[in-house]
Amino acid sequence: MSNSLIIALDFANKKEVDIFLSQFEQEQLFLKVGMELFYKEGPSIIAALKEKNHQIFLDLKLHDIPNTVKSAMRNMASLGVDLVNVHAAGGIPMMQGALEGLEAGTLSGSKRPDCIAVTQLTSTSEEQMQQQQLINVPLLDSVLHYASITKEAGLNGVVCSTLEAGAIREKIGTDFLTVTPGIRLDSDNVQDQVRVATPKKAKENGVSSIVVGRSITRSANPYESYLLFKNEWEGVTQ
Ligand SMILES: O=C(O)c1cc(=O)[nH]c(=O)n1[C@@H]1O[C@H](COP(=O)(O)O)[C@@H](O)[C@H]1O
Repeated sequence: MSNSLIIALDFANKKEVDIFLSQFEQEQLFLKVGMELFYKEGPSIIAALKEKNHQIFLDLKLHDIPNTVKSAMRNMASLGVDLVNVHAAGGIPMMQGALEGLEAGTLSGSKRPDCIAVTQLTSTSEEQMQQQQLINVPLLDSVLHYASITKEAGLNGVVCSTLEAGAIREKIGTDFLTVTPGIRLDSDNVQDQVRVATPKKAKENGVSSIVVGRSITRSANPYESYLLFKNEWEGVTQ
């Protein structure tokens, strides 16, 4: 799942998703379904998107005891999604439980969904991390540490910001996924994100895939905005 531009479908319901996707015609997309949409529509939204041959990142950021995460992941794998995630702060046994659940739930003949772990949310600043999580090291060290335990647990990669992706590739290796939200064009409003970067910067830093939400979904012309991001990510100048 490298080199993808993943669109975050942070919409209230399926009706809004249908209106949004109607602008994309036949294009096959990599779509992220997060808590807002999944908690409203449930598994049927996944089935509807899969029917249109889109790839799906089911972003529920699990963080619970190992047994609960394992059982939840078994059910998530049975939906046939391509990518899921957990919080690395849940620890190695929890992440191993996630993988066991995914393996148990993957339909025969299908590929197990890739599993990645959130290191530090892209809305977190170094100051906030130190004061509110009492992690008294630079933010990069915390992200690198979470990436190391994620690798040790056997997961496919991490969610981080573009700013840490290069250091992760250097430390963990190039076959370890770095998926980066907090992507904005220079002219965009950063909103609640803190560690942001452009698609061009993400490409330069060796990011595997970028996640873009509101800059596309809330744009006056979503398809045009999608092309702007896609072209910058793919290195095409207009
Ligand atoms: O796991 C995620 O997808 C995620 C992790 C993270 O650290 N930061 C982050 O923004 N996200 C998600 O990425 C998307 C970013 O959306 P925008 O800020 O609108 O581009 C949202 O759906 C977030 O839930």
